[in-house]
Amino acid sequence: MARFPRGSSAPHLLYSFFNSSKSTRPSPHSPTSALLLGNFHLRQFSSSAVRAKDDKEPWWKESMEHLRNIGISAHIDSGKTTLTERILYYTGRIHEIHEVRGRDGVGAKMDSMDLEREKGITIQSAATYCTWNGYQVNIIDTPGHVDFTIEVERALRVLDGAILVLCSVGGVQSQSITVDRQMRRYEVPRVAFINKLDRMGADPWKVLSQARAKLRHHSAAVQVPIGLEEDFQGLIDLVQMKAFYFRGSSGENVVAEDIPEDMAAFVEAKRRELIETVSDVDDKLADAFLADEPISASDLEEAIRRATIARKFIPVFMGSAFKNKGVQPLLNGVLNYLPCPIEVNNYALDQTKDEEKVMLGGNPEGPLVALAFKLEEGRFGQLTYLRIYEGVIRKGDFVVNINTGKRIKVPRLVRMHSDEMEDIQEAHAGQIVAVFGMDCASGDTFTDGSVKYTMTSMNVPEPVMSLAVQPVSKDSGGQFSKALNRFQREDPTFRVGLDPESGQTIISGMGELHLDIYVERIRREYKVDATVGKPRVNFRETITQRAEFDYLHKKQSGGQGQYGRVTGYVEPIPLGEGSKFEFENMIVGQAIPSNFIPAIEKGFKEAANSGSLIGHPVENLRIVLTDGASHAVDSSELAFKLAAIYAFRQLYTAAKPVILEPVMLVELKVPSEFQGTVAGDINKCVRSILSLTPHFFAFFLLPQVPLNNMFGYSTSLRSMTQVRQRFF
Ligand SMILES: Nc1nc2c(ncn2[C@@H]2O[C@H](COP(=O)(O)OP(=O)(O)OP(=O)(O)O)[C@@H](O)[C@H]2O)c(=O)[nH]1
Repeated sequence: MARFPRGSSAPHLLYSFFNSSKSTRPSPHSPTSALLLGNFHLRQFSSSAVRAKDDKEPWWKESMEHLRNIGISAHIDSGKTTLTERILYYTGRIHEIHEVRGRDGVGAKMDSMDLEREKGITIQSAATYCTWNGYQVNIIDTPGHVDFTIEVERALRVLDGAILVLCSVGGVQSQSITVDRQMRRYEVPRVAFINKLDRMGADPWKVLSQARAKLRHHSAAVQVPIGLEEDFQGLIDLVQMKAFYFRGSSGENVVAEDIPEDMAAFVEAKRRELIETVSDVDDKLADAFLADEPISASDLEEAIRRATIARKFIPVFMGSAFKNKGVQPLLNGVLNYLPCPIEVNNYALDQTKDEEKVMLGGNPEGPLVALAFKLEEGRFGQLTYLRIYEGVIRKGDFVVNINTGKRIKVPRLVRMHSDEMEDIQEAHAGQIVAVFGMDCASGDTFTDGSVKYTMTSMNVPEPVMSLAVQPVSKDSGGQFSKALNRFQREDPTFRVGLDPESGQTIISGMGELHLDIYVERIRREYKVDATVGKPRVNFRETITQRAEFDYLHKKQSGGQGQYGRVTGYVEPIPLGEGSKFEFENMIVGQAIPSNFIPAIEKGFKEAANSGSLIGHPVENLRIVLTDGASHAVDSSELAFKLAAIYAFRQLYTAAKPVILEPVMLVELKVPSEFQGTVAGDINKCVRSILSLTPHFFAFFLLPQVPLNNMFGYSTSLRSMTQVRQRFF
């Protein structure tokens, strides 16, 4: 589910408050040899050829070129974990394939948490690494549910490339849109993988055109499937112009054959489409194409690589992870088309030079710069995931947390393989590793102390839902607080607060599932049974127009009086422009002594914590202080703070406040016979229906529904459809 704006509804406008260059260096590789794996010709790039090109290239460049940091992201149930399981199997990281919700009850490697295995969903992103064809590939498998979207955010923040998995039946689904938006936000080059070609109704060409239309992808297929659904047999590679079949009990023998004759014309047309699409964004290929020159496999491959890394093109792969078809070519695609760490421009902010942007070149001989992007409480203390952008980190080294100024020793350094870890002595730029026992917060930057750089942090969406939670037994209060503290540290979208009226603990998060999972984890991992209140939507308030204020707070009731006058205006910050509260002091001269200004800002901030419409926080506003007055004796911080609070109350109505509420993009798949009932019912509580697509004996409905109307909806939908609906 994604969030979209909600339209107006007098008297208060209601809309969503959730707004929530890379280099195009030509491929360093020139294909110089072919490696036979099974019967499958993989392109192998000779490193000696790379070296021969330029003797002055640094020693570490080659190992960087043989490194890929990728994420696998998609809509719920598209097959991310199943795909990762195959990748780990073919690369020799695991020796047996276990299915998500498989009959053997073992579960996939990357879903290591008990709850994940029971529910068959990914809750936490998991990191692993493998080696393919001489390249090290670090992989992060992310959850599909919007409730765990922070896991996608932090993974994409630190990855160099991504696989966007799409279901060949479901096509571009609600969460595919969200994930794709996240990939854009972090400027992550990507390849698409249309999975589940074995399923009834699989239509990769429809999915491709949906991706072009709905995701505005400039994309083309680099493969053509041989057969579909039950008859799905293999894939034709449009670059190599070969047919590949996946033989053996787990598809491990990839056999290359000639293209079936009856598919030759179709394949030619699709290759031409691929060349034309890449030529649109790659001048070198366009020149050859327009001159009608023959285009070799390596020319085309290099052009695809350039265009993909420049984020101008998305190559589309296909297959069926579950039926073990198409995974090895996708892995080759990752090596061939996604960037290595030094092909991605990463920047840090130099804190000694007013946050000047500094480009990090990925040099392991440079000063250490590493970003802590994820925390986890492990058996041995806090486990911190780090992406190293420059320099080397060694076990036993002292590093400095630039955000806190603390100098910390690195007691233990590990590489993660889902929930297993391997101790290592050192890791260099480009790598993703984890450290134990280093106290920090998510988003902190570590250096060796010689530079004061910080990396920009990730986008953290605001929680949309809250509920009261209380331990059943008073004795378990300690464990309960421990659990809440831990989860809050690990997950920036999980917040804990107190209801000022009832004194109850309120937990807030990204949805019902998110909060349910934490309540369940409190029960399982901390043995605390908790009673849970009714979920509440986190509404917000905002203003819609500029308003002036001029408030004098004056009190003379014996003793020292209070005197403070504040003058200025407030204006809305457009939704989606990042900042939620801004305060600017534009006073010229000393109308208000500068030591009182922070108190004024504090007063406005405090007042904005609770809008007068429904008492929810007021966001997206800029307060500008232009003038004021003070008294030599009676002015104080308190007087100015109170003046700001009263000024806010005075201006609020004039600024035409409105209420904001979270709106979800919901995806429903309902059997056709219930179309009328369900569409009629949902119309009552939605703002709009984005699409209604028939699909065999069912139809897909994509309505935008205020979150507040969603509580209990799955139950009512279930009864309307006699338990035959799908609801994410
Ligand atoms: N028919 C078919 N089923 C598949 C394929 N890939 C995955 N599945 C099934 O789809 C379901 C979801 O697969 P997962 O791998 O858990 O999907 P996911 O995207 O990781 O799921 P979340 O992380 O929970 O969003 C499982 O039952 C898989 O067995 C495929 O290629 N074909």
